[in-house]
Amino acid sequence: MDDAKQPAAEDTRTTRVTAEEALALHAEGRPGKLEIRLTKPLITARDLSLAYSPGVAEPCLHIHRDPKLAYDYTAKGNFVAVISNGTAVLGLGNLGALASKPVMEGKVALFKRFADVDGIDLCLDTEDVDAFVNSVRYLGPSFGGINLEDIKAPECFVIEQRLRELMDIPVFHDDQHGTAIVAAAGLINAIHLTGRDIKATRLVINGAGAASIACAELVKAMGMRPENVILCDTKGVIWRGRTEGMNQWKSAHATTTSARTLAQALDGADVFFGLSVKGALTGEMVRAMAPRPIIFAMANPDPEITPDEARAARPDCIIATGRSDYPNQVNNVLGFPFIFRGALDVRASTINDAMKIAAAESLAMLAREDVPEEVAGAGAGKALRFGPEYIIPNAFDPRLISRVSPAVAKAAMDSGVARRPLLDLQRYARDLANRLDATVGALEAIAESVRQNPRRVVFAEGEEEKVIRAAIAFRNAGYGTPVLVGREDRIATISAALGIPLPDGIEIHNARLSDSNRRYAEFLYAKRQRDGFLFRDCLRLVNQDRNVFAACMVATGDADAIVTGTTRSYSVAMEGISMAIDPIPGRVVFGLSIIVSRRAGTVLVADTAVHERPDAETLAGIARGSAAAARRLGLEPRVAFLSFSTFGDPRGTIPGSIRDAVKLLAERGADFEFDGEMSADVALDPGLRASLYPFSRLTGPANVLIMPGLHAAHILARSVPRLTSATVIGPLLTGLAHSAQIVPMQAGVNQILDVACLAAHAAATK
Ligand SMILES: NC(=O)C1=CN([C@@H]2O[C@H](COP(=O)(O)OP(=O)(O)OC[C@H]3O[C@@H](n4cnc5c(N)ncnc54)[C@H](OP(=O)(O)O)[C@@H]3O)[C@@H](O)[C@H]2O)C=CC1
Ligand SMILES: CC(=O)C(=O)O
Ligand SMILES: [Mg+2]
Repeated sequence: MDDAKQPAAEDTRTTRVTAEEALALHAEGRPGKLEIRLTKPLITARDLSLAYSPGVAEPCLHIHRDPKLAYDYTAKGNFVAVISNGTAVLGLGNLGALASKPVMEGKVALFKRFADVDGIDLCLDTEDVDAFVNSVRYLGPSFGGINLEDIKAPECFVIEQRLRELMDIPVFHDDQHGTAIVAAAGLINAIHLTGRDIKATRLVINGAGAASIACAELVKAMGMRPENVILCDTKGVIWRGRTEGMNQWKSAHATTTSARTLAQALDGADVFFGLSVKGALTGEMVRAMAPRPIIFAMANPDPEITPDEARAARPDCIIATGRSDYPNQVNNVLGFPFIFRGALDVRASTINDAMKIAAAESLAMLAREDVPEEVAGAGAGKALRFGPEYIIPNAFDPRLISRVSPAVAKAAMDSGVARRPLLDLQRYARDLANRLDATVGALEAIAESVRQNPRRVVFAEGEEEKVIRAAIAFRNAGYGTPVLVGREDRIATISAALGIPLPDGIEIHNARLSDSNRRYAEFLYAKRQRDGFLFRDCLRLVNQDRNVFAACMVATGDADAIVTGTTRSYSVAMEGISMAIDPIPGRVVFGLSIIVSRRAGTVLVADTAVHERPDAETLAGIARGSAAAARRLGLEPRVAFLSFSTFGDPRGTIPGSIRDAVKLLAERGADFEFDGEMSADVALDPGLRASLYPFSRLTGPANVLIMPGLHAAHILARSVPRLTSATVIGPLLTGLAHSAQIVPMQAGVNQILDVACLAAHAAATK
């Protein structure tokens, strides 16, 4: 948060929030951050009879006979309790149970947002260990796991240990193990980057509470020598023989050293872990550390030292904090959601060391991979690439769930604590990715069919950074051979600057120097000689216009599909493609957008690209093409012709052509459901249709929406992703004799990749 006392010196935070904004967010609308949603309908008396009495008796009796069935008939298997007594709320100290509730609601929100784990916060108003343990130990039947949070040391150690012994579900103190796992992941990478050997690395940890003791234990388990790890607390260094302010957990990590203060301990140290309070580390202390010092200032909400202060003292340092507004966020949010996801999915009886180490290693390795663009965006304009400013994945990295949770699940299976082992971990990883993003689910089946039937796809704008990245991703995803149109040296320079070498299996074609140019020009001349084009015009077009060159490749069978659009306007790209690729005879060429939402599933919208005011014939053609596309995507089409009016009310001129289109289809016959004209709510809500228009021919919610004109279609497709959480893919060009796609100029790497995959799929299913 902005703080009036912050130094006026350079401030490199990537985002800023004020105290007022934070309070307003929490107070806005329904206060707090959580609500409970139903997963079953409770609308009719029948619903009530099924979900409640008498129906509910059945699962009760079944569970009574076989307790395992609780996982099948209740929310237990995906439900975690976040429990605190508020004795160590972040680094704010003992604020009590009630004041800890915003943090606990926050942890529940993170569970849901990042790993689709449902949870509830339980804030226990007691500091008594026995009372706490007794309050929690009987809650097992309701939950798949217990996440303890912000309970101060040393009580937290006793509470966790006793609950682990008493309960048969995972009990995990996040501040201990979540923090240690994430810090260990960051440390693995920082040690790697600074060329250190963990066995010779000297670590000083400020704080000797929940988080610190767990970090000390984990780094020692990973190979750090006990004599090289010094802990400090409010009384200074925890040295062997000290008696003041000690407990058995601190004693276990006491070292033989002459250092008595944090400053003395840090003299020549390689690594600092701060798990104490704001401002505990000074620039002077940092200056005394070894070359290329590693500083993890993890106190929340304010770190032991800010990155700006640390860098001012030691420009060669690697600095991380617990906050999201600086690079390198070492925070347990990267751990607990994914660790519980993996543990719940194999019904682990506990979360053991093997699972923790697997989580730390998978986090560390993920940071070394190329960063997806939506995550790079979270870097606020800074390129995220493995290095001192990026040692740990970003919390918004969508790959976390499909990397960390399977690693944890596997470790649980290998170490014998999984009560329901998973047979196919790769499939599990794919399912997890779907779980967070409905688009992934909709595209996965298509992607799999492309992997089975790979294609050659030409990326016409092969010198563009995002196109190169998409082409590499295309290749790595196993979709086939990407063909980049561009100059080899230029593409090599760009990929080197990106730090991602071009893998084998990517082809580059320079349109100016290609051996095929004459053949393409002859093809084009044969096609266009009666449209005013001389041979030399065709040769020049092939040489100079990458879209024409790429389209000729596809039209002559040298490639299967073309993807373009990032450097030229839609109409210019379309013009280039149309030089070489014709519509399928008798078919309408139009743009199809795919809306993917969790709530409504997949809905196709057309025409979002070509016809400004389609007449009845064109609308009928668009409907036919869209229905065919829906089937290729695995949907049984229910086509609605949309308008502002429904079945003649109110009347107007536009509904006339729509009604005519419906009539044309009815007269000529169609092998799919269609109806209209109707308004969007009537199309998407079968209940509304049943009550007001029982004669309608659609048997379910419409999944293909034929728009009355380009203006309405365009507005819908552009506003949906900005107003809702749904994703819009496309517009995809439909109706051409060869697969060709134009992405919007602002398309990112993932969008280009998705469209390339769809283009390959269209080529394979033509
Ligand atoms: N980034 C992350 O993911 C996480 C960060 N944290 C942060 O770590 C900190 C500690 O949390 P946690 O371990 O749960 O709390 P605990 O209450 O269990 O431990 C706090 C420890 O900090 C020590 N301490 C307090 N002030 C100082 C000081 N000025 N100098 C040295 N040591 C000091 C205390 O010393 P003594 O024993 O003498 O009282 C105690 O050992 C908090 O700031 C918290 O936000 C915690 C979990 C996760
Ligand atoms: C992040 C966290 O759990 C803490 O600071 O306590
Ligand atoms: Mg905490």
